[in-house]
Parts: sequence; structure tokens; C-alpha cells
Amino acid sequence: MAANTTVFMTPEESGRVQTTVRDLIQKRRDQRGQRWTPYDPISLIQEATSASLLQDLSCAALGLGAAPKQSQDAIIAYGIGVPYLPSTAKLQELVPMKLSDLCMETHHRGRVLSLRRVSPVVEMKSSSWAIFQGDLQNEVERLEVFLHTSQNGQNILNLGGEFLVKEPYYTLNNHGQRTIRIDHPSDLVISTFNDGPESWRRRDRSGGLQKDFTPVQRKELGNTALYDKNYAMALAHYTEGLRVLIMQDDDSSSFLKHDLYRNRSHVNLILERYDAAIADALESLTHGEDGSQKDLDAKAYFRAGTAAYRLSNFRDAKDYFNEQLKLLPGNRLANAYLERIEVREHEMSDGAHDMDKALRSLSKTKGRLDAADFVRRTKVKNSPVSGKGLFAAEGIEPDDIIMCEKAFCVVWGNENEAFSALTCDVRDDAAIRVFPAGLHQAVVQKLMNSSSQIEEVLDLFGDYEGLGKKPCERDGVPVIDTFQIHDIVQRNAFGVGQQSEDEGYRNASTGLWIRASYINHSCIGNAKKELVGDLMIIRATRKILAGEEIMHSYDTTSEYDARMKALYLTWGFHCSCRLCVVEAQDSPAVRKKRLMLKKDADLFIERTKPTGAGIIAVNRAKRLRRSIEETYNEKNYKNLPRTALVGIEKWLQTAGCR
Ligand SMILES: C[S@@+](CC[C@H](N)C(=O)[O-])C[C@H]1O[C@@H](n2cnc3c(N)ncnc32)[C@H](O)[C@@H]1O
Repeated sequence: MAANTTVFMTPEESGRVQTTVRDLIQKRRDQRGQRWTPYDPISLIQEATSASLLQDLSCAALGLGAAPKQSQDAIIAYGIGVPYLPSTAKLQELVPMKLSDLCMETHHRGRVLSLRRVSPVVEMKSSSWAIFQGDLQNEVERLEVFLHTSQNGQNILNLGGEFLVKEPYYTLNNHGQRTIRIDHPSDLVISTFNDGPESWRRRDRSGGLQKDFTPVQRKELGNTALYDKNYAMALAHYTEGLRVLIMQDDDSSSFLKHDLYRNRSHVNLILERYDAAIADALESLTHGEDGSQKDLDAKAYFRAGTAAYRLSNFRDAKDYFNEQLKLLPGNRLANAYLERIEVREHEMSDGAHDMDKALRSLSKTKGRLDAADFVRRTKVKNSPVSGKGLFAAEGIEPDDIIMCEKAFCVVWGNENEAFSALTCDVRDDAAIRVFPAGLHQAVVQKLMNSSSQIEEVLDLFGDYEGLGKKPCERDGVPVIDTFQIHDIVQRNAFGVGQQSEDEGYRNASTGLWIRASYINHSCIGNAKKELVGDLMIIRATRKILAGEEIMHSYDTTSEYDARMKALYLTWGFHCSCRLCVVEAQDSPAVRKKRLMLKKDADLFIERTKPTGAGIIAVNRAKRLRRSIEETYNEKNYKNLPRTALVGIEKWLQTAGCR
């Protein structure tokens, strides 16, 4: 099923990684409580400047447009340390602190740190860092944002100059350097405008201290930023204009307010912040009767409809496009969307997806299909196997489609976002896994953008409870616990196999499919998955009765010991399906013999073509089959698959023998 996290390392290699990570954890523990000590600000800033310059120079020298964040051969490695909760305090409740109040390996709960960036940002694949100044000019510190470094298409540390760190965590980074570390995006509050964090922190109470631009000017600045495709800045200008207008509470500015909401809805749509795009579009409605007002409202309904469609909320999308048509009868775009919605509705009720059309559209849609989910033949409920599971709501014939589902989030190997990391999890006896770090980043980003989708992701299985299953919002921003999402991705992500030639384990394609995540594992399941772009199709491999649990194989390795190990390392359970119970009864000597014979058979299959094979080859294949068959106890394996035989039987079939 899922992202393959089995990694082949020599015991020495894995031992080295584990020792490095454990040593670092110990070093952090040893330094716990140590007071902050000052640095030489000039040399620290120089360090960051040279690191960022070196990056730029090497890019220029290589003629590359963007920083090479990862050498071809290297795989990023990091330790998963002790998880901690994001701050859920309101900014106004936190007590200011200084850099000199920081203590090592401490989460400064109840405190907030105001910082100003004083160095360029050094961007790496798994983190970004820069040097920040506190209240006093000669007090500086490194601040590192781990993994979740981008927001609205820009590096988070480049979004502004003034920052507030909620309940800062002071620790050692992966290189053993002291740093303020940010794991949860909402712990870092950024002021896009340089009005000083102290005043900005207080302004809601004091009635707005920023007097530089009027809301009319903010609208113009926003429009210019939008024209320049600086969407994060456009969003900030419109938001600031609206903040001031709302505070003034003046009826005469309602036109301007509607304009700002409508323009912000447009930016939100571009930034894929669909919930916000809908809310802004609806706020912008003038409900006026004259022609230009009707045109503007029609535009707003179109934006709301498009955003709802992208959230696969087809019912709302239909309502919005119909409202648009009432204001602008015959509008071509609205009608085109309504036609598409009709197709989606058919897909939802009958699973009647036009797969040929979907295949043809793959390159245009970048593998993300315009399609609806078909899930009505299934239901999610408690499973006797483990936690929740997916069950058949009706009888399903062999080879029939059980369900189709579009990915909640997919990262294809040929996309910049795709990267795997070697993680060493200290919570789990320093287990080493290949983790889809790019998918983790993409899921967190998506949740930050669309809070209406948080609950369904939090409901998925994960070992770490984090903030619980209910979404949380503070200071107008969703609070996402990135450790919780890490564990959810770890247990639920699907590796989808190689999609392009330049794809390897460092940039494997991976995705998260919410409903399919409820399918529990069985080595002898009743379902299999196929993919068309990001549309996952689950098909019955045999007749399934109404009420039966749907199960598929997360790991299809035929060898018992390797399969057991992979299932435990990646998904944390020991399989007790009928096949595993019987295989466990085989003596280790029998399992070893079967494995050796299967290896011989695999080698034979690799070297010998079945079509046109001579009598000698056929006899050899038959002997191999017989030898493997003899390792299976007839009585125990009655009605069970003999997985080591699959390859050689297929060879004999193709060679025209029984
Ligand atoms: C993708 S989730 C499957 C749905 C999950 N049962 C739930 O409650 O949401 C994968 C996790 O389910 C559990 N699981 C799946 N198949 C299992 C099995 N055959 N035996 C025991 N646990 C299983 C494991 O904890 C695994 O990490």
C-alpha cells in the first residue's frame, strides 16, 4: 500500500546514523536549563551571509536558476526528536521575553519573543535559517524553521522583517548549534510591514498604530502587487486595508470594503486558499441593483463557485454558479462549470468515470484529475482487525470497482516538492525509515490553507495524539501540530510506484488518500488498488459480501520474514491474517529453503525467456516449481495462496505449459 519506508543499510551505516542522533539528543539533555550566552553579532551575521552567498554563487557558477538544495547522491537525514505541542495561546496573553531570558532545551511557555531579521535567509532542503536581533542591538540569535518553510509560495523568513515567536523553543539544531527552532508554522507570527513587532502586537487593543497608508492606498498597493504576481504581498495589503476599514466601522466606505474583499478573494483563489476565497467572495457581495454592481457580484459568485469546485464541494459550487447566472444570464464560464458539475455528480453516484478522457488529460492536469470521488458502496466503521476500517455497504462482484478517490494531496517524483528523508525516530528505538518529507510539507501547507479539510485528516490513524482530533485556530490562523501530521503521513501515505524515469527513492511519488487510508491490511485481502493520475481505484479481487471488511496488502513481498519486518517498521503492527498464521507455523529451515528456491526461480525467470523456450528450460522450470511446492504443507495451505510459486507459474503459463 503505502510509502515504502524500508531502507537497505549495512548495520554499520544504520548504527552510525542512530549514534549521531542519540548523541545529539543526549547533548541537548545535558545542556537543558543552561542560560543564553551572547555571541559576537558581527561574526554570526557574517556566517549566515556567507552561507547564503555561497549558495547563490554556486548556483551562478553552475548556471542554475534556483539553489541546488540537494546533491544528486545525497539523501537528507534528520532525527525525529521528542514531539512538542504548538502554542495554542493567544498572542495578547503571552508575556514578552528577551533573548537573554532563553534557556537551553526549554519551551518557554507563556512567553513571546519579538525579533527582527538581520541577515539574509539561508534556504536548505529541510530547513531555513537566519540571524535575528532581539530588543537590544547586540543581542542576536539563530532562528531555524524546520521543514515547513514556505507560505503562500514564498519562504516564510523572507515574508517580512519583524517576527514574533510564540512560546519559543530553544535547542540545538542538527549540527549541534544553538538555535530557536520553529516546527509548527503558527508559532511564528510575521509582520509583513515594518511597523515594529511591539506596536503591532499591541495594536488591536490600542486602536491601530500604523498610519502610513490609507485603505484606498492599500487597495492600490495590493493591485500592483497582484499585477507583479507578488501574491503574498497583495494578500497582506488587502488584509491591512480591511483591518483599518473594519476598525473605522464607517458605512461610507462600504464600496471600498467590498472591493478589498473581492480582490482578496481573487488572491486567495490563486494561492489555493479556497475557504478564504469563498468567505471573501461572499463578504464582497453588494446585492446592488445597478448593472455594474450586478457585474461585480457575478464576479464574486464565480470566484466562490470556482473555490467550492476545487474543494470538491460540488453542491455549493452549483449554487454559486446558478447565482452568477441569475445576475449574468447565459454566462459561458458559469455554464461550462455547471456542465462539469453534472459529470462529477454522475461519477459520484455511479463511479462512471471516463478513464480514457482522464488518461488523455493527465499531462494537462499535471496528474491531478478533474474527477469526483465514488464512495457510496463503502462505509467507515470500527474494525475487529484494528481501529477503524472500510466496509462494503453492498455486495460487490469480482473485479468490480469498490471505490474511486482523488488524492487529498499528491507529490509526483518529477515535482520540486518531492523529497524523501532518512528519518531516525528516537521515540521508536531510533528506527530508521525513508519518509516522504515533501508530502508531509505539502499536507501541512494544504491544511494551513484550507481549514475546512483539517478534521478529516486529523481523524486518520496516527500514534501521536498531538492536539487531538478537533481543529484549533488561534489569532485567525489554524494551529497545525506538524508532529501529529508527520505520524499521520507515516502511517497512511501511499507510495504509488515509479511514475517517471528520473524517479528514485529520493524523490518517490507519494500521496494521501483519505478514505482509502481506512483500509486495513491483510496479506490475503479482497481488494487491490490502481491509479489513473491521482485517482485511486480500488477493485474487488474476489466476491465481497455486504458488510465484509475491505482489505488489501500494504506489502506484497512474498517472503514471510521480510514482510513481517516491513509491516512492523512502517505501520507498527504484526499481521495475524490466516496466511501469516500458517507461515509462522513453518519451521525457520523450511522458510529458508523456500526463500532460496524462490531466489533460484527468480534468477531463472530473469535469464530465460518463456516464449519459445526449449524442453530443457521447461523441465528446469517444472523442477523448480515442484521443489517450491514441496515446501508447502498441503493441509495447512489449503485455500491459501502459495506466493513463492507465483513467478514460476506465470513463466510456465506464458511458455504454454501447465
Ligand atoms: C492506513 S491505517 C488503516 C486504518 C486504521 N485501522 C484506522 O483506524 O484508521 C494503518 C494502520 O492501521 C493498523 N492496521 C492496519 N492493518 C492492520 C492489521 N492487519 N493488523 C493490525 N493493525 C493493522 C496499523 O496500526 C496501521 O499502522
